[in-house]
Amino acid sequence: MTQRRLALLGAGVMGETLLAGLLRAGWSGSDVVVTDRRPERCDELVERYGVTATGNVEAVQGAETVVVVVKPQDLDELLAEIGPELADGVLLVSLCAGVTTASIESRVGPGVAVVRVMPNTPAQVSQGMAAISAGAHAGPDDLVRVETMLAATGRVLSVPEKYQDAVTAISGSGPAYLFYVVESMIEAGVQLGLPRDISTELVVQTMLGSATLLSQTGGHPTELREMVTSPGGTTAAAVRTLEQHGVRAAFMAAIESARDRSRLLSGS
Ligand SMILES: NC(=O)C1=CN([C@@H]2O[C@H](COP(=O)(O)OP(=O)(O)OC[C@H]3O[C@@H](n4cnc5c(N)ncnc54)[C@H](OP(=O)(O)O)[C@@H]3O)[C@@H](O)[C@H]2O)C=CC1
Ligand SMILES: O=C(O)[C@@H]1CCC=N1
Repeated sequence: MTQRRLALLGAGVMGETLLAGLLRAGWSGSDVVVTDRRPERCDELVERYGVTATGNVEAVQGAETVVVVVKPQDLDELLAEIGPELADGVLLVSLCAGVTTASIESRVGPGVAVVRVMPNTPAQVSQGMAAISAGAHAGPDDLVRVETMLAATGRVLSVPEKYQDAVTAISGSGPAYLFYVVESMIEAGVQLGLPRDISTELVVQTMLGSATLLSQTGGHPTELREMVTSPGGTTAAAVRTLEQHGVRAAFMAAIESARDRSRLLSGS
């Protein structure tokens, strides 16, 4: 039996994101075995990253760490397949939204340490935000292992598991909200007569610059917004219109919906 450091089960968007991050951080392709339901997807990753691809059962045999990155709805079937094969001492890391460590622990042996992670897609450019929580049988060493692994993809924060549904709604889904804002602003620029490429460049750089300003100065967003808002000026007119359309309330309601959906996924 081959001794492998890491088995990555489910190589879609997040699976590939993690894989690429690990390789950027110096992991060797020979340390990772990947699986996916579609053989052509496996072939793609073998060619792109020089990893090995196998079936799920073969992948977990001898792995020190097993990472599951399938949709929450596919996790039951996957755990039924690999659960009996997981040896005591294995670290099982789940990136699945909404699925609690207790629910995973009920389907694997007590010697398996489970850590729950909520990553996000900016991990593709090493700017990810991942929150991690230990299950009942995972200790500080397990958290450190997961933290070290994920450091390849950006920032990592350890949080009590009770926060994970809110984390999922904020940073897990968050990139989609910000891309939605970007899309809306680009369309608005086009509506005002700007060529699409110019509108896109203006919006993307404004997003990047604003995020960098927030992060580098540590300034409060309200203070940074007030710096832009001249009395009687253009920004004040725009913000008043956003308030009139209930955009702040819409964000709160949207993020509550995401949190509620995350709670429901544990039972799906
Ligand atoms: N995308 C994101 O931004 C984020 C995703 N997540 C979580 O990551 C997980 C994966 O999401 P994402 O990467 O977007 O989803 P994808 O659908 O892109 O990837 C999941 C992959 O797993 C494969 N798969 C399904 N069942 C099995 C199985 N039994 N054995 C092996 N492979 C299997 C799927 O194959 P097939 O295509 O045939 O279904 C697919 O290629 C989810 O649980 C999600 O909640 C967390 C944070 C952010
Ligand atoms: O939409 C989802 O369910 C996943 C989890 C967080 C981001 N994408």
